Amino acid sequence: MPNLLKELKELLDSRAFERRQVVLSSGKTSNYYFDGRKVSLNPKGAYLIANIICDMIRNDNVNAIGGLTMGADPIVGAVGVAAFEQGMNMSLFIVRKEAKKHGTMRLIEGPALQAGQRVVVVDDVITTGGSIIKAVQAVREVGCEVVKAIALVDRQEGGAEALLEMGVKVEAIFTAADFGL
Ligand SMILES: O=P(O)(O)OC[C@H]1O[C@H](OP(=O)(O)OP(=O)(O)O)[C@H](O)[C@@H]1O
Ligand SMILES: O=C(O)c1cc(=O)[nH]c(=O)[nH]1
Repeated sequence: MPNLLKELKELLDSRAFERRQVVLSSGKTSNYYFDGRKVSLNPKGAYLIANIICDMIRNDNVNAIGGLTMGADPIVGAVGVAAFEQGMNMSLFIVRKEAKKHGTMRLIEGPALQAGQRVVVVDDVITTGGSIIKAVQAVREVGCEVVKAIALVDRQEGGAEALLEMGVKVEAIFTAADFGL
């Protein structure tokens, strides 16, 4: 395993996983929780995530990268900085859970996406895929093409299959099985 991946795996393993009973956003219960923010909001974690994702999208001709708030927020910001540093020209966006009810009334924040743009959707974790699906629907609504979705961890609970049914391939950096879950 390349060095960046190895370092990210160690960081996730030591900081992001909690072995306890939890209720997930789908309402299902689980005996573990992956708190991606513990690593995406850690400077070294953000650096590793950003550079790994840049490698994963380098040849995809991507115009924009973004995702549903708030799992995606720190990932999107970090990827934007790394992409800029590496001369990759792309726009960033964050999809709100609901359109803003005053001011701009926007659902998608950031420089306006254009119809025909090629976008990548990111999230920290995928369980049912519901969060990534919301982001995919929002960007498709404005005419963008979703090239793929990237998650730090795929819990392998049907999300990737649900996305594939919508024509979106999920590339997970790690799966739950990589952590013995
Ligand atoms: O594949 P899914 O079933 O959608 O589950 C994964 C989502 O759950 C978490 O977000 P959460 O819903 O807890 O919201 P938050 O990011 O605003 O905390 C996580 O950040 C993912 O976005
Ligand atoms: O399904 C979820 O809500 C979920 C699972 C998980 O491990 N981590 C997380 O942030 N959300």
